[in-house]
Amino acid sequence: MGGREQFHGLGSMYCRGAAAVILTYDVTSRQSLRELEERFLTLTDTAQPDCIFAVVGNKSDLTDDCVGTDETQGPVPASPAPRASKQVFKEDAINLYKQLLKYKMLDEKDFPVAEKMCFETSAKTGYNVDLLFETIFELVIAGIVKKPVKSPDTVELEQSTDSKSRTSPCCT
Ligand SMILES: Nc1nc2c(ncn2[C@@H]2O[C@H](COP(=O)(O)OP(=O)(O)OP(=O)(O)O)[C@@H](O)[C@H]2O)c(=O)[nH]1
Repeated sequence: MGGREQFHGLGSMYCRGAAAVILTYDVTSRQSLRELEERFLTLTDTAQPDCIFAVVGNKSDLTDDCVGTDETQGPVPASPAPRASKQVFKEDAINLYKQLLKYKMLDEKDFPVAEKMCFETSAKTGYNVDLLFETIFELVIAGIVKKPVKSPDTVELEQSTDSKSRTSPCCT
């Protein structure tokens, strides 16, 4: 989700009808996580009710502990970029994810566990980027497969009764 000042007004548009939302902060900036909490939770109001959420800490290549293994890509080399201290930890992201589900009044047990949906990535080195998108795609596709297919010929009886009652005052 875009964090820049000039895009603030467009926030709810990003999420309208979304099947998945990726909330991104910068692991070297506590403020970036705070902004997600303060401004972005409400923007998810326009997403689909069964929307999948991921909380992503980007720029992990800038921190001292970024050298590790990527589940899909193997060892990740250290970046030559200057080191920065890590200001946001995985537990902070997990708390934000839980807070988001609470805000949306969603039951944690109907959604993937927070640990699965919080990632640390580097757009620069590609660290965990594939894993993030593969995880989201799998969950979104599984959700689509689970949804009952509605035939276009189906007439919803409840809906037609409702629309009849709505039109009746003009037919007296
Ligand atoms: N080292 C590093 N730099 C990154 C990474 N992702 C983005 N950047 C750099 O961060 C700056 C901002 O990136 P943008 O893509 O404009 O993202 P933004 O949402 O505007 O991010 P911020 O300005 O950091 O709030 C650019 O200079 C990018 O090159 C990353 O994973 N690692």
